[in-house]
Amino acid sequence: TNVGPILLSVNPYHDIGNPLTLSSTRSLPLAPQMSRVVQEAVRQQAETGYPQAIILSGTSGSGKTHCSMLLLRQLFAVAGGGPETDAFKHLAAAFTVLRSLGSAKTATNSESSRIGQFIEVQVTDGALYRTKIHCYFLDQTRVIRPLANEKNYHIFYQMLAGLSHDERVRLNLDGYTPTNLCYLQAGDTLQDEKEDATRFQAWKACLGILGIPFLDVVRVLAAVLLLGNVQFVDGQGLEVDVKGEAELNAIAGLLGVPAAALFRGLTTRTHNARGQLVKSVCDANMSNMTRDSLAKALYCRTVATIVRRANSLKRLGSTLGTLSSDSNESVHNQADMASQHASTVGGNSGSKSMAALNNAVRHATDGFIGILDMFGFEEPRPAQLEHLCINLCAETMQHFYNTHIFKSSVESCRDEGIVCDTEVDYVDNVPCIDLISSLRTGLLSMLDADCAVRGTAEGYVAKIRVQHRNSTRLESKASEPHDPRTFAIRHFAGRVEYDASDFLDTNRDVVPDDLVAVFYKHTCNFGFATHLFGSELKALYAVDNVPRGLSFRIAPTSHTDLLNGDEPVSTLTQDFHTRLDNLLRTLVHARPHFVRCIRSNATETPGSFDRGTVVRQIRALQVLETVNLMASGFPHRMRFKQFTARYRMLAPFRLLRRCEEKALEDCKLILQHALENPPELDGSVTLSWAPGKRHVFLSEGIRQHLEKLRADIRTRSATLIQAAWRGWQLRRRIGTVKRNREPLLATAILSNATTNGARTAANNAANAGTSRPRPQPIAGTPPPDPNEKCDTKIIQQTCTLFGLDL
Ligand SMILES: Nc1ncnc2c1ncn2[C@@H]1O[C@H](COP(=O)(O)OP(=O)(O)OP(=O)(O)O)[C@@H](O)[C@H]1O
Repeated sequence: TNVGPILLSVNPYHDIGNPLTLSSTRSLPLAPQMSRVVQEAVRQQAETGYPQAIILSGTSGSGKTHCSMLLLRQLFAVAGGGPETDAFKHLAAAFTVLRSLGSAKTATNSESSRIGQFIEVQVTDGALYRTKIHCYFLDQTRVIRPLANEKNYHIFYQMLAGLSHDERVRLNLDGYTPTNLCYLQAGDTLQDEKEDATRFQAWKACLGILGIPFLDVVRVLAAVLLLGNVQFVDGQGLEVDVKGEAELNAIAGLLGVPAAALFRGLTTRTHNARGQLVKSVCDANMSNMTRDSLAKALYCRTVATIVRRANSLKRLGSTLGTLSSDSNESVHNQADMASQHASTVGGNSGSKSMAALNNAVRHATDGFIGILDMFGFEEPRPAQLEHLCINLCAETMQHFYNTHIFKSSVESCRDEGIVCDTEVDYVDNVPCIDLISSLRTGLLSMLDADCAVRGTAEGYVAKIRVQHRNSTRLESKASEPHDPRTFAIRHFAGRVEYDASDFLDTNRDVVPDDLVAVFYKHTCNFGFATHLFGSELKALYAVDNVPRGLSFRIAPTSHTDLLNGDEPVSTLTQDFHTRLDNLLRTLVHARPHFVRCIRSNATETPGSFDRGTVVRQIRALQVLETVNLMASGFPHRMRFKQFTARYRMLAPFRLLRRCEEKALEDCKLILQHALENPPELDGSVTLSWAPGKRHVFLSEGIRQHLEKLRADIRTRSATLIQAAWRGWQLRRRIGTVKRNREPLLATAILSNATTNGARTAANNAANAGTSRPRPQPIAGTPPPDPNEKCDTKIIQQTCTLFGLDL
């Protein structure tokens, strides 16, 4: 249902456990409200050229991914030529591949997406031009330690069920099951082997569609699984002993590196002591941690590589060809860079290339329609650092909504002296965002500070308690029984208790250069593995001393960040925060369309509507506050000029002043005419409006009424224009034919044309009432070449054929 322009979507769990992909949504019905969201975004983008963002929010399991897939499918139907196009098939394959790699069973959702996604669809002249997936991968700890009642990433179970016997032997996985692989056995080991095997075959086929070598990816995944079974224990001498030597050898074989080099990489560390390089042997604990960071690095770098490949595949006829392959970068940044470059080129000689560049920039930034499916609020037990980031993301999205819907409305009414009977009373979550992410004293900054001085979990929790003793969001009292490593935060959607035991290690997020160096092409004969550490290896081997005591991030770092060969200074949370900021920067330039998702029960039961669960979410999402605002507040405002430009057809043309100084009077006139026959309204919905200093303020009721009147008049006018044009055209044709003295033919044409004309006009009249004609499927088609010459002969022939004036 809708609350004004905001869509509320309740997940009925009818499709539970569906391996949701773009292709699997083909047969699913689409609610008309959903398709309206897409049509509205496409329409606004076409009319204004302004970027549009469809923002899905709600707790984990509320159906955000489900909705985003349906919306994307609809977007393809409206602007991309439907599901039979290559672009759709390509994107569907990318989603299938990423779904297996990026979703896992959690306590609340058996298909929870652990990768946040922003799908950026470039639309040019009403047609889909290019799609780009931006992924936000956070949940790295799951690769090595899923929580007890949760699971590791789906792909591991699917792989174990779906590999053929030969493949298992080649990958050294023969005899392994979720119960004897350490990285899987920590979580729930139950699996539906048949279903997993089927999904694996689909996944394999989709990798092929994307042109990604299957064997390369499964070699890395098998190595990750086997890494868990390699245990380092303190030995007799200086060196650590290894339990699971067979696995270590198998991993070395899979990754194409010598086993001895891999062992050294995992168990030794180079330090830089004031310019002197010193080697030391790690203890068992540190070696095990290095092993875990290798597993995480291999996994998240494989995901990043697949996303890059999926994004960088050249679309048919694309004029820009392949844009940056870095999934972190938006085409807008690239366009910015291009325009900056353009502005520095200068000079006359550059004008031609400037024009070409500007043209390219125009097509790259013509406007996008983005679908944002970020992480939903979660309250697992115990919650870890990744969950804190996930919940920060949920808080940020909630803040974005509050700002757009409530805050801007309240502030602009105040600024322009508008008195509104309805008090907009909403809960601002800025204190919670500040608590977590403020620059110096936020929990994340304090964590970075503790990481730098190698602090402890207890010390960190004690410090944040002191620093934020007056915070209403951080619970100062420790939980019972008292644990000095836990703390609780009151989020907008509920209280979450965090266990800080692993916060510092997770946040450091590093692999030592001793280990990265093992994958250099001289020692590694597996190109894909070398590629996974490509930027780091390039930076490392730019200088002679290798290894030299550097640390690299587990997550891939862009080449430019490593150009100077220094180790990156950021941490997991800093990196996430920066990316979240960049995303917000993109979003604030776009026109948002909100979809608020709600789960109908907490147990994933089909068709069960649990009042308590729903009410809790309705309160958290401030749905009632939104309803109040929409029913009787002023949620919309338009500049006078903008208002008259949009609704001027509602007042008699001759009465309008049509000049800037009299714009307010024109607005009043239009509204006066629009309210001559007011619609019947339910309950507390009002048709109120108020003139401000620069804007006219509108209630949702009157906005809908104005839009309806406008659509009616435009439809009527379009029909009239079409009818007049066709009549005129036919009269001309008859005149030409008569002059050519072919009375018989003329009669035939007349009768034919009259019936055809009438039929077409009737069809158009019927269509005009529903929607504009659908743009042709030209996904990937380049914009027309301005230098292309038209064929005058064909034009002459066409004119003669249709009796048109040349
Ligand atoms: N409208 C719907 N009709 C039928 N089933 C649905 C619908 N929406 C969601 N589901 C099912 O509910 C489950 C949870 O949905 P989904 O994974 O989309 O939630 P989510 O909000 O994206 O969760 P998370 O934030 O954890 O990724 C899935 O199994 C999905 O197939």
